Amino acid sequence: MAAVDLNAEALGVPRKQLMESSGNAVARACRDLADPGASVAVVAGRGNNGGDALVAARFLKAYDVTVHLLGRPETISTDIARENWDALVAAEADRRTVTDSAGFDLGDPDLVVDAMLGTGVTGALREPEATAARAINDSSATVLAVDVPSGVDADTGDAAGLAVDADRVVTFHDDKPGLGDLDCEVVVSDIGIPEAAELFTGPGDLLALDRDAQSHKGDHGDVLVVGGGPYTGAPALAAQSALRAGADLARVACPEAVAREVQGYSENLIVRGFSGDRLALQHVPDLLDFAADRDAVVFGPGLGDADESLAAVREFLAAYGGTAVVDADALQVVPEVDTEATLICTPHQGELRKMGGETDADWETRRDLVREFAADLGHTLLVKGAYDVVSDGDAVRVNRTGNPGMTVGGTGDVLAGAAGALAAVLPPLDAAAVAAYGNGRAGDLAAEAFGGGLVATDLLERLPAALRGDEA
Ligand SMILES: NC(=O)C1=CN([C@@H]2O[C@H](COP(=O)(O)OP(=O)(O)OC[C@H]3O[C@@H](n4cnc5c(N)ncnc54)[C@H](O)[C@@H]3O)[C@@H](O)[C@H]2O)[C@@H](O)CC1
Ligand SMILES: [K+]
Repeated sequence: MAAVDLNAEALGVPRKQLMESSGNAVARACRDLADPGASVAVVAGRGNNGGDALVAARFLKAYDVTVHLLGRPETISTDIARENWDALVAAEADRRTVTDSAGFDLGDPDLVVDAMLGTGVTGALREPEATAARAINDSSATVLAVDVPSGVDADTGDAAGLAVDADRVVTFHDDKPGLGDLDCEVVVSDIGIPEAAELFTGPGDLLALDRDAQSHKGDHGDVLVVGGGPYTGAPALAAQSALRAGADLARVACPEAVAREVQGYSENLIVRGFSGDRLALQHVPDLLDFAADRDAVVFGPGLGDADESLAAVREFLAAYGGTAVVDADALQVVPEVDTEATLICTPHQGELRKMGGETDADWETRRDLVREFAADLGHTLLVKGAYDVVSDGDAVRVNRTGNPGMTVGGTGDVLAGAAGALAAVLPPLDAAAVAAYGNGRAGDLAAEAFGGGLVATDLLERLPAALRGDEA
């Protein structure tokens, strides 16, 4: 929900506007449950759950409303909730602030709006929320809970002890998994979050990358790039991109004939050569051994399309059970391989057709075609284009970052490497979506500096800022 929220904000629908819609929906539910003139006690906590109800109070002119704020106004935890409290103060609305549990008096209302805690609840109810919850449960009033009954975990439906016993819940945007098992009526209200906030990648998707402060070396991915032969820059770009996208270690397995050259691109890479000047069947057993200890493998950059190299990719994938990003010439073997591996395939439209997939000039048609083809393949697809389409055969995401300057060579290798790093820490669909978003943003940042003259290494430098969400 936080991710969708940020994406909505980036689409021009800020959180405060959503709160106004939530409050409006709460007021509608109140009108449904009580006749005009009825007494309504709005019990508001200090977070946005409370904020929703503070808005609702403004919409309930025909009722006798008393607002109980649990805590001092200075402790309201968000600006938008505080602004809505200030609006009630300015309007001289009937209100009380409850600074300790002894000061809480619910009175004898016809309807209670429980807006103490929503999705922000952690642990058992503290004071004065616990006292207020007991008073609400003891009263004979009808109880309307905002988003989720206070004390209940919206994801699991469980409560760590005491929780409000609601008659009805008005929740927002989408059903919450934990509400299904509750013994009360649940109404889902649309609050105007654009569908695009879930379809298009946006800054909210970057929240998935937040790191645990306690993390150790290796927690963020040990990535192996298998490629090189006819080209040496491609595997080096992909591996460096994996590091820039947050991987802890990036290794390259490439033919001995080009290993020195690949190492020469960066001292940050761990390069291992195999005999000869291109990948072949004889290398597969060693590669499988080496790959087994890695979190993700990126297959393809600079590999070329020699028959023996493609045969090796086929044999590798047939025996491999881990996570792999498949790019460039290696893509063509995917449809014919029976593998246990989790694959993220990153074709451009031409490579997609070569794999047997269909494409279309209209992105909405393309979205549906990509979803169907991903379902057929049983793998995640990231089909590159002005609008990148990502699907695991079920969900679909579309990425709109990037610019025409990125048609330069090497940007695909950067994307594949980033996808490899992200696949080490995120589910495949999210990894592909965030990689596409970050790569495109890095390209947009590079275009600011270099326009149509940008090159792939410019993206490498800007990938960390892009994945941090820095403004272009
Ligand atoms: N897209 C969204 O996510 C939207 C969310 N909205 C509302 O925002 C709510 C989430 O808001 P917040 O994230 O501010 O969180 P909440 O308002 O649910 O709770 C946060 C507050 O509760 C306190 N708290 C946490 N656990 C407690 C406990 N056990 N005992 C006592 N106090 C406790 C925290 O210190 C904090 O002040 C949703 O439930 C919903 O009602 C709406 O405004 C509309 C849009
Ligand atoms: K609530």
